[in-house]
Amino acid sequence: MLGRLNHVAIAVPDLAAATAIYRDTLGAAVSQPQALPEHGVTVVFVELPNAKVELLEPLGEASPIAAFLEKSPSGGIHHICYEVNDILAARDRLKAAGARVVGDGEPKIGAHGKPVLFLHPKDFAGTLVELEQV
Ligand SMILES: CC[C@H](C(=O)O)C(=O)SCCNC(=O)CCNC(=O)[C@H](O)C(C)(C)COP(=O)(O)OP(=O)(O)OC[C@H]1O[C@@H](n2cnc3c(N)ncnc32)[C@H](O)[C@@H]1OP(=O)(O)O
Ligand SMILES: [Co+2]
Repeated sequence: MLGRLNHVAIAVPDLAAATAIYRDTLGAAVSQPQALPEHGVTVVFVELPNAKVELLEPLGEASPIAAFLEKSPSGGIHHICYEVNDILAARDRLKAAGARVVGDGEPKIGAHGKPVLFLHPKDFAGTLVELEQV
């Protein structure tokens, strides 16, 4: 069911500062910030040869990463995103196995313009998992 690793996401309190670390200290190629109000985050992608790092800063009053940053104020790894070919088939298979799909269970359009779903961290070894259809 799982395809390639698409991205590892890091929640940060200061997106500009985190972007500077990846761009200036680590010498990586970084995208422009992209505000995603429907997801409650602003994102910057760090481009690596084999995958991406997604830097996430809270956006708006009800950001889904706000509670995470309250517990880890200096930031930390927030989720991991795997590619799938058929997100509805993956969702139905996982739900049948007892896994919890976050929200209403319907895919949303993610930062790459493709359907995404999130799986509850308590069902995946303590790690929030994002699936992206490619
Ligand atoms: C889609 C755009 C973009 C893209 O890639 O295209 C993105 O990636 S947007 C990313 C931001 N969006 C989301 O994260 C949406 C999905 N997440 C959620 O809906 C919530 O964060 C959820 C349901 C995972 C947790 O929300 P909840 O309100 O239940 O949080 P609690 O603080 O009550 O936590 C409950 C329990 O889970 C643990 N937890 C929470 N978040 C994480 C995490 N990221 N990794 C590991 N564990 C996590 C938390 O510590 C609590 O555990 P407990 O033992 O009870 O203390
Ligand atoms: Co993501």
